[in-house]
Amino acid sequence: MKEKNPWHTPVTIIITVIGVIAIVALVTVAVLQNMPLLQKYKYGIVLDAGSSHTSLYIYEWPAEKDNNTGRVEQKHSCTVDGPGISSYASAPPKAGESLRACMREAEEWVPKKRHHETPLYLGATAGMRLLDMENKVVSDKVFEAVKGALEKSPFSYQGARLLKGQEEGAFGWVTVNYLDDRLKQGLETTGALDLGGASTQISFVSDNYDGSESPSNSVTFRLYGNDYTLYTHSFLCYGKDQAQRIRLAEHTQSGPKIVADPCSHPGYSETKKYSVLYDSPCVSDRKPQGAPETFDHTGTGNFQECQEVVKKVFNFTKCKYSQCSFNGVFQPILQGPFGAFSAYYFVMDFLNLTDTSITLEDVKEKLKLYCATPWSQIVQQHPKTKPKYLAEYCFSGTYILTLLIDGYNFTSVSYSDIRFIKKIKGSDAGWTLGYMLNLTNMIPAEAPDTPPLPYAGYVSIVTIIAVLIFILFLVSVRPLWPHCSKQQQIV
Ligand SMILES: Nc1ccn([C@@H]2O[C@H](COP(=O)(O)OP(=O)(O)OP(=O)(O)O)[C@@H](O)[C@H]2O)c(=O)n1
Ligand SMILES: [Ca+2]
Repeated sequence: MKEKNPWHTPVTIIITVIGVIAIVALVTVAVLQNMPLLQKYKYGIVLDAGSSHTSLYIYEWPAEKDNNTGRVEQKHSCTVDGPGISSYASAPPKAGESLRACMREAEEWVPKKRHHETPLYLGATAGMRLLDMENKVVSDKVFEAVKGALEKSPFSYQGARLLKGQEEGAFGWVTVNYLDDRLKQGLETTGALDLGGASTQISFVSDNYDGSESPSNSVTFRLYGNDYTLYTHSFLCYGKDQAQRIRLAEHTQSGPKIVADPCSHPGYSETKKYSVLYDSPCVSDRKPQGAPETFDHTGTGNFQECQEVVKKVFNFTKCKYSQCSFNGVFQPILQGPFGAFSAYYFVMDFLNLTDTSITLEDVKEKLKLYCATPWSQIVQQHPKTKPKYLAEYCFSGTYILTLLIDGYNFTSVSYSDIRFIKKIKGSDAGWTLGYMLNLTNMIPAEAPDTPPLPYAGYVSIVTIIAVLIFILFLVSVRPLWPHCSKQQQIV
């Protein structure tokens, strides 16, 4: 007679079915209870009102991971048409109107149901700092105009304000190190070099700097359980547009009709107004008396001579500290690596010089050839580049090298510690992300408690334990199985 399979008895089948249902229920409850709500995102918007232009950045992060590093990402950016808000001094309402198109774009990029809870910030930098120095009443009017425009948006408007140079430098450093995941892991940090149109910032941590010498240059942070003493300085008027003005002011002290400029290409010639050149607090006190209305700005394209005139923009004579960069400003010993962004990147990228493994000698040689190239050839080779930018890359490249080497004391060796960067993991390098992380308290002072197990490990362990419990249960009820009781009867 065929022996009946002991597993096919009603009792074992019922026990097995209940056991399997119990395991599935247990694992499902455990998984669902702990599953991250992956689909939900939060958003934040920051407007960078720079001296030359305004950009809007939209950031996105998973809703339940506010405190985790490396999770906030740039979702979209929008460049505002027209100049920076400080250029609307004569018509402040237009500064507000200029933001409208990018604000509309933001409304489309951020899901509608998140609009009201999305914080919106505007930070203005050196252009507004200069306007504020020049005419506080007008700069207040420009701020009122942009505030009016932002308050009308559906987002949660959190204010429009002038950033201090220190904040601009420090938040740029936070951005770079957050995106590189260096803060949470407590790794050696990267210094930040930011070159704008009206100011330039240098920020880095140096083992030799404890903040006691020149305290106004130090910013302290406690991030993810690590203490940082950051050195930072912002040089107002040393952004590349204002530095260009200072340099041309040197050339035009006698009020000449023709300026032969070694930093412009041979064959370049443009008529410029004295009143426009001197319309900035960086140079206004030097305006030559009795100068004609205009001058002809012509080029000679001589890199060595350009270097000499650019050097005159910096003052290296006085230093009351143990060491200085320039203009009597304290700077500790450089400690790399460094990320150089904004105009550092635009210019070096245009000149094909972002590779810092090229020796400084070769960089200078390439720049020498570039500056000597006739203007007509430059225009022909770059039909799509704005002539205003194009006319200045010889000066800008020379200025960048002089600022780094003579200004900040980079050497032919430490030059290779610099990386010219635009984006890190898809997010633009700049102060805006660090500013938002700070204002939304997204970087905790102490390291967040991390679960002892990764999520996949947790699920596996719950499943294995549930299966083991079930097997133990089956073994413990074995005497009740029909074939077992039969065997006992036979014996
Ligand atoms: N493709 C580009 C884009 C910009 N620029 C130059 O880069 C500078 C602007 O740099 P940016 O970092 O955008 O300056 P802002 O933020 O506007 O100025 P600041 O930070 O000083 O307020 C300007 O001189 C502009 O002419 C350039 O040479 N090439
Ligand atoms: Ca800037």
